Amino acid sequence: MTVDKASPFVIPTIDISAYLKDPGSPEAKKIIEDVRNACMNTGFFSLVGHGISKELQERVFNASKAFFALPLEEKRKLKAPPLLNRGYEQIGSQALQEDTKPDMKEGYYIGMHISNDDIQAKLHPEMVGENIFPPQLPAEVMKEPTEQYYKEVFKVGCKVMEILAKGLPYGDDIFKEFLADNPICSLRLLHYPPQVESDEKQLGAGAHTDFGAVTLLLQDDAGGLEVLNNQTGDWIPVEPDADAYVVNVGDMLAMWTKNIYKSNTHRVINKSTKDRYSLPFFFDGAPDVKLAPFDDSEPVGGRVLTVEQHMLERFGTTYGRAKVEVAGA
Ligand SMILES: O=C(O)CCC(=O)C(=O)O
Ligand SMILES: [Fe+2]
Repeated sequence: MTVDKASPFVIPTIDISAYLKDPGSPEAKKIIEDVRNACMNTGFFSLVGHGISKELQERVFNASKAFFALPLEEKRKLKAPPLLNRGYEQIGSQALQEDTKPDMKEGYYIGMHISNDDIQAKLHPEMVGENIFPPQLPAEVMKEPTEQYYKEVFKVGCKVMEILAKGLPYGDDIFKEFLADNPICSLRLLHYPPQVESDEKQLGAGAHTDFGAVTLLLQDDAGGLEVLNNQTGDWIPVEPDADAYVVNVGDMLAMWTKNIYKSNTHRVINKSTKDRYSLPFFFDGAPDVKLAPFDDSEPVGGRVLTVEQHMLERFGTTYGRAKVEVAGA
C-alpha cells in the first residue's frame, strides 16, 4: 500500500475484543487488517478492548506516584547494576534526542523477575535478572500491582504480536523465537514534572523512535505526547484516553519489515501545569534473535544485530549522551 500524500495523519482506534474472543472470526480478520494498515501508515494506533481493569491501572499509577514522592537520596539507591532495565533513573539521566538538554523525566524499570543465578541472567546480565523494589513501600503498594500489571500487559502484548504475525506474509509463527523463553520486556514508570518555561532544547522525552518491537503505553490525562507527521513535519498530539493503550511500532519491526512498518518519531513535553505520569511497556523480545529482514534481503545499513546488541546500543547512546551533557555542564 502506498500512503496517499494528501491523507490526513490518523491514529486509528482499534478494538481487539473480538479477536481475543475468537481469533478466527470475520471481526478478527478485520482487526488484523486494521492493525497492519496502522503499522504501515503512521506506526501508531489506539488499542481498546484489551481487558485490563481500570482498578489495576489505577493501582500502578498510585504505585508510581508513591515511589516518585520518596526523597531523591532514597530513590538513587535503587539501582541494580549491571542490569540496565531495572530500578531508578533520576531526571536528566537520558537524552533520547541528540543536541538537546537531557530529558526532564525520572523513571523506574520493572521487568520479568528472573533469579540472578539463572542461566539466562548469567548470559545476559545487563537485560535479564531480578526486580528491585523500594523497602520503604509495602509490597501491596508497589511490588504486587506492578508485577501483576506486567503480567497482564505482557499477555496483551503477546496478542498484539500474534495479530501482527497474521498481518504479515511470513507465517503465523514468524515471532516464535522472539517470544520464546521469557522474552525481555520492560514496564517503565515515568514521571514528568510540569515544564513551566518553554525552551525548545528542553523536552520531557526528546524526539525518538522506540527500541523494541512494539510499545503499549498508558498515559494519564496531562497530555504532552506528540507524534511526528513525516509528510508535513508537524507534531500531532496524542490525546489522552483512559480506556486506550497507545500502541506503536518500534525499531525491531521496522528492521524486520525494512520500514514497511513505521517506527515513528515521537516526543513528550509536559506543557500542563501538573505532574504527568505515564506507563510505557516495551516488548523487546528474546535477546539472541537476529534483526534481519524477514524477506531475506539485505538489511538496511548492511548490518544485522541481535535484539540484545541493538538494545545495548540504544541504551548506550541515549544514556551516554546525557552523561556527556552532565559532565560538561
Ligand atoms: O511518556 C510517554 O507518553 C511516552 C514515553 C516514551 O515515548 C518512551 O518512554 O519511549
Ligand atoms: Fe517512546
